Amino acid sequence: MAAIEVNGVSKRYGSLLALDRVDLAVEEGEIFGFLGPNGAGKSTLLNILLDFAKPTHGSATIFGADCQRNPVAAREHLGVLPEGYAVYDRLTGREHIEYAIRSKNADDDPVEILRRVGIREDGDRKASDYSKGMAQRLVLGMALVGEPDLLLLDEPTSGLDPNGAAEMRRIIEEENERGATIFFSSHILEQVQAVCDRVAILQGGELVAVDTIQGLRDSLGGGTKLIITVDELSPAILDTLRGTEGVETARPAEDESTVEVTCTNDAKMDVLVALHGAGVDVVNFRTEEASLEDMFIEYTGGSRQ
Ligand SMILES: Nc1ncnc2c1ncn2[C@@H]1O[C@H](COP(=O)(O)OP(=O)(O)OP(=O)(O)O)[C@@H](O)[C@H]1O
Repeated sequence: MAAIEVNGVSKRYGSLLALDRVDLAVEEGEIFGFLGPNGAGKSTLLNILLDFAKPTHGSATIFGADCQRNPVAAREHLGVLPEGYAVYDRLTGREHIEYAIRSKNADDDPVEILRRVGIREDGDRKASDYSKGMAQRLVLGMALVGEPDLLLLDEPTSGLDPNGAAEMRRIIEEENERGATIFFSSHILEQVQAVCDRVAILQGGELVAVDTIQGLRDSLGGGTKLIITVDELSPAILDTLRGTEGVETARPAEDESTVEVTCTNDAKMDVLVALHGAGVDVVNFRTEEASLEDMFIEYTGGSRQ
């Protein structure tokens, strides 16, 4: 049975179509990344799965339970780190975890959960005194209680320091190893690339890609990235590159005279020939596999994350 099944879901807010006939199946045991530029509709879909919002058309299920008609059954499978989480000012971190254990009828050890999310030493402090990252770790700890079948995480690393982000990745992998399915939205594409089995890219409410990272690369004709340093980079050279067959994107790197070109595997030589034809001296060049970030830019037409 699919962990998440979304069937023809549209969501309209007045004249704005936030989701447009989205179909998506996340299989049990997957680590699935849900990506898209700001305003693409990611939180809207997560809110529908949590029954915080109703679809205008279509339906969604979690392990077969309809998210709108049977939200209690759908929620039984879930651990959630929502976007706008809040902590109770008067409770300590430990009391939050104990509350989650009671309400899920679970038997976890609260200290062990606090340890896993890296706030064991702060467990007896009031959550109102926590930093943003500590509060986020606490809410993640509450999501882990009761070994949920599916973790829904909205931007799980957004408030975390680099150590916290690495710990988050470890927790996602540990949870997946014990059998949990993980569905998370993120703008930190390096982490998504490192941990996800498959990703979906949403843009303007429509799904534009659903695949493994290698599958995305293959659909882009091999997805190669050329990093080329020239004697002098100008807008005209970028235009020449963008007009070369097989080139998908050409954008200046941080260093002023370097350009990063994503293209199909067999267009590499054509790129160098086009530069030569335009009278450009190539000082240096190397190739890399296109990263998820490169492909994201390509699929979303250069939209900001
Ligand atoms: N309650 C609402 N009422 C009206 N419009 C809304 C509401 N919630 C979301 N929207 C609109 O729906 C669109 C999708 O928003 P959503 O929050 O789902 O995007 P997102 O992909 O999660 O973006 P981000 O990456 O910035 O968090 C946006 O245009 C947003 O303004």
